[in-house]
Amino acid sequence: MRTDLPANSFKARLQADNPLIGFWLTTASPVSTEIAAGAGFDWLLIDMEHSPNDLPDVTHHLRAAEGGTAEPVVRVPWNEPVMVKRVLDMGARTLLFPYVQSAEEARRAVEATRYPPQGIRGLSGLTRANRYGRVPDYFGRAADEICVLLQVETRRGLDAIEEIAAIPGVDGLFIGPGDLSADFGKAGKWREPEIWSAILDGGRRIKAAGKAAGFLSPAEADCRDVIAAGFDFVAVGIDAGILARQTDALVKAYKG
Ligand SMILES: O=C(O)C(=O)C[C@H](O)[C@@H](O)CO
Repeated sequence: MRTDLPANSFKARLQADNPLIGFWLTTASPVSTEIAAGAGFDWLLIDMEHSPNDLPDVTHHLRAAEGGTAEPVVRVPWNEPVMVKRVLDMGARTLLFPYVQSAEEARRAVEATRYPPQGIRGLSGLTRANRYGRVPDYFGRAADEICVLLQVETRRGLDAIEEIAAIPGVDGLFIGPGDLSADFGKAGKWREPEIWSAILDGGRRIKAAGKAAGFLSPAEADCRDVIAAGFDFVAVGIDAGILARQTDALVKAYKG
């Protein structure tokens, strides 16, 4: 019988010297998750915001990632406490919240992950998270292993980095380049000088505020640049993108 509550080594290593290298999963396939889990990544992003994953799917992904090297990071569809509670009950410990723009929104995200009196997470003693009641004192220990990551992906969010980072319980801020570029009126063009310098400046300010800075890009040059700038957790590829580009290339190779 398993009664342990494994330490969240991703959270423990978030601000270590070496960046944590991640992989973004959007194909909603537990097979892809299982394959990526064996590759050696530090974290895997399981996406509920833009991918066809609902709660049962997330449970399959979490099971598929077990035994691998990577912490599953679940991006919830929105900063909304009911889904957060349900995802945590299924055993996710590291959550990424999209579109956070203010300290108040950051506070609400953290509160959704904490039991009263620190927060509003509803209590069930029989969930996958507490091994169906087998983890001693789960309610007292859960917060130690829960990691809260917030996406800042608008100019308003970037302006509020210091206030957002100051909220207790926030572990890291992730800059979403796609939405940020859209907010600048240049969707998808985050290497434009004005946007790219806002991203690098955002990372510097996140770290100066004592929190971990995260990023995602399918482009190696982007990832290498943010790693050189000191970002702490960087997703360096997306399963759907790899499948699409590689199948395009195969067809081109054989059919011209
Ligand atoms: O704004 C971004 O960039 C992100 O939030 C990441 C995207 O949502 C991701 O799905 C890659 O397209």
